[in-house]
Amino acid sequence: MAEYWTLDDFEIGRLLGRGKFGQVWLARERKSGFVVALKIIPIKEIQSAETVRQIRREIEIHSNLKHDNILRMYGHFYDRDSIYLILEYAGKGEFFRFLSEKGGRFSEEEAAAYIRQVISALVYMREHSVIHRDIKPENLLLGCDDQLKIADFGWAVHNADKRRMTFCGTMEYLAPEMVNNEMHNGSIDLWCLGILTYEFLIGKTPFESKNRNMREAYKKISSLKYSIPETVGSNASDFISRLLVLNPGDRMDLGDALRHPFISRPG
Ligand SMILES: CS(=O)(=O)NCc1cccc(-c2cn3c(Cl)cnc3c(Nc3ccc(N4CCOCC4)cc3)n2)c1
Repeated sequence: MAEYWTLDDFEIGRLLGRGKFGQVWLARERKSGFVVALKIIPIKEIQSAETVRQIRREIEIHSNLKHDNILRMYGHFYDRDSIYLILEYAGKGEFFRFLSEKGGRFSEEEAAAYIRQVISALVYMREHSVIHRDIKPENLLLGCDDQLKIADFGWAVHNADKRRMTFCGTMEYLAPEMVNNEMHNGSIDLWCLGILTYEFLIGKTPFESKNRNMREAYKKISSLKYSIPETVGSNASDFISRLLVLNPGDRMDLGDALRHPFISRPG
């Protein structure tokens, strides 16, 4: 591996898409022919020091994670115009597009298979004391062999101790401890796992609010006001209800989630 990469080391292909910062391009490393996704973040797009800190933290955390269900970050470099993140190319693109092509929800078998992959990634992240805090379909990609890949560690932090952070994550995925701006820890990803499972099975989030009204969403989350349709199997609804628990300490932990009948005996 070259010590320092430059843009000349890569042949740039088609635009894959644009993120909240910059664009993602298909690229090939010239010497090895290795295909990657190159996320190019123009420096001029980075206004605040907070954004710089967030990108620095994303690089520091994401570069050290090596797991099949976590999109690899092979390296990064920058020049006077942009920051470049050298990422694993996910052959089937954005997960939420795949979800919408399926009519917005999966069968219980399929949902369980994908949630099992998310749990496997979360177990690995917990072993590296990393919390993602923004697990949602928009931050998932799909590999060419249908492997789910958690991407976008822009909101990830080290679960050093209890954390108090400003608003982060996505409204419908916000955990109660975040809504009440309390301290939070790794259990926040358990809450998001519950929301994700609900969305995979039902095709919408449990605390959806009309016209994205924050106050309404906060009220629903804090009072745990949601319902699971009768059409959802008992194992699946039991799984969700053990994760969507107000008190972080009372949520089903990852070990129990892997052993839960919904995951271990899908359908
Ligand atoms: C927040 S964000 O930046 O992540 N969202 C913007 C966005 C929007 C769209 C794509 C992609 C994207 C990102 N990728 C990364 Cl990172 C690695 N591989 C891909 C990656 N791979 C990819 C693979 C295949 C396809 N095709 C498949 C054939 O049909 C057309 C789309 C698209 C993207 N795509 C990203």
